[in-house]
Amino acid sequence: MIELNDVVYCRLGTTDLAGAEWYATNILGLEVSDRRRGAVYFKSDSRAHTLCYFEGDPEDQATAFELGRKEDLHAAGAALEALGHRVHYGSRAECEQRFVREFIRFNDPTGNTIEFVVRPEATGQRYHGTRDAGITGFSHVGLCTTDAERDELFWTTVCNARVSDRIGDAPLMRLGTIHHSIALFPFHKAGIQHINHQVGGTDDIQRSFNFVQDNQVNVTFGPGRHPTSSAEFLYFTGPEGMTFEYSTGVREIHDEPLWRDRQFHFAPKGFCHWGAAPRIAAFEDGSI
Ligand SMILES: CC(C)c1ccc(C(=O)O)c(O)c1O
Ligand SMILES: [Fe+2]
Repeated sequence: MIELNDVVYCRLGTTDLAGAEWYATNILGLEVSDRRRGAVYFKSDSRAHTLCYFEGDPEDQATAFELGRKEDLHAAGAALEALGHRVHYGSRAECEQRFVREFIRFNDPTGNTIEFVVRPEATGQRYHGTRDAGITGFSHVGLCTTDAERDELFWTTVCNARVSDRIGDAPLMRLGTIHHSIALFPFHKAGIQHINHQVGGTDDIQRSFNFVQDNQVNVTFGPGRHPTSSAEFLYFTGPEGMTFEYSTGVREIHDEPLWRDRQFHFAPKGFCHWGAAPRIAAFEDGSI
């Protein structure tokens, strides 16, 4: 069993690095932590970075998860290879690009690029956003899945993810006590479906709802409240069509052995307690 501690960063290719930086700082509210050849790194909490935009193909996206020790990483690589995954072992330069000691890269069963890393760099410095979005940290990622049952099996049997709830067949899976670090979202191809940052409270959600609209940013869902995690949320569109989510008040699961995953409708009422209707591509293009 591959023991994942947490989701640690996303890497997104972009054809407009300057535009992506402008958006990440002025709209999303992240802080630039570093700039290196063809890449800009962003902080959202005390970690060295939780998002990287790099010059490249917007379809080139990766999500990283932290493992405990390098021995665990090597065992994970061997286990994935034994299951037929092609595993790339990161070079020193690639590790430096990611602020990690070691990492491996492979594709999950849908084809999402996944990195398993050890010792991602932390900083002693708190996060200080360019605008006051109220961000408290990077929290979870939505990954597209072409077969939710198959991919749930991968994350819960090859890795240590546990299903907190399901919307239709799509599981919300936790790695620690936070309700979910990985949300699978049915779609016809691989990709990051959304990137979530937690914010401090309702005021931040409502303030950002007005702020993003005033700045001609497309709101795709919300404000609303997820029946699953109980979090209040707002989804909006970023560079190259990426969906970003702010949420606040996400449920924590501390009664681990007692928690039973619950089943919700794959319909607007399963996604929002308040009746907001999603305007998210995956709902609209008939792919689900
Ligand atoms: C995958 C979607 C839209 C989703 C559903 C539920 C929650 C939650 O319970 O917090 C999310 O964060 C989601 O992104
Ligand atoms: Fe989410």
